[in-house]
Amino acid sequence: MFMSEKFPQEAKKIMDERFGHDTLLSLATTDTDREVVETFGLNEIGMIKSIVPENWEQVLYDFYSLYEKLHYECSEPYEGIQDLIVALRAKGFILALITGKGERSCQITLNAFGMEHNFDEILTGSESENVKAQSLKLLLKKYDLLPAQCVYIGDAVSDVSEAGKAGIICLSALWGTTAKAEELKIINADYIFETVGELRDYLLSMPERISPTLELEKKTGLINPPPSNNFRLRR
Ligand SMILES: O=C(O)COP(=O)(O)O
Repeated sequence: MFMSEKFPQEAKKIMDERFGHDTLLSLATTDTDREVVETFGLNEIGMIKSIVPENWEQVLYDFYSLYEKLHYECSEPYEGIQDLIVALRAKGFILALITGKGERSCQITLNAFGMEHNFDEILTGSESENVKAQSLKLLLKKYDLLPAQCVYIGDAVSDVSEAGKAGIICLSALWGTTAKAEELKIINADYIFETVGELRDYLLSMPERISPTLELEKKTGLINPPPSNNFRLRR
């Protein structure tokens, strides 16, 4: 939702040099956008295991090194996202990053953009299944919140169903390069956002009742949310 990603051509070249013809052939038969998208929801360990089952440890090792090295050419935050995060924090929202990414790739990306301190919570993905609904439920419990006090923002069709399992509204971001806009417009018609600006207007005009920190303050008299370091949940 918050960054664009392209598979870097340079990475393909390095994989070829590193693995030789056989591995490249196996990648060539599976490395399509469709197949990669079908593995979304799993972290990079699960994705790589499903695409290159026989050689996944080596591929994972190289993936991390390439991901870090070539990060500058494959991702950047969408325009307006970092400003929006600052504005939401200023308004007192608790911000949680719930991603299908694994802990390590998530950290590489956040560090690359200087965003490692932007979130109160960071919950990463599992290699075997989509655990976003479980992550949302954990947060509801931890912060003693009702689903109606939260929103989830995602660009995938599965984000709508995962948020739904936790009883939480999913705001669908259509600007992502992999967003299936037509499908999202059908299954989540009331919560479609074509641009970061539209999402910003919606979030910043949300009534107080859906602003979790303000609710917490009212209930408990807390001025600040609980310190994030003690609460960081990781799988
Ligand atoms: O971009 C990814 O690698 C994972 O996508 P997500 O953060 O929406 O789960």
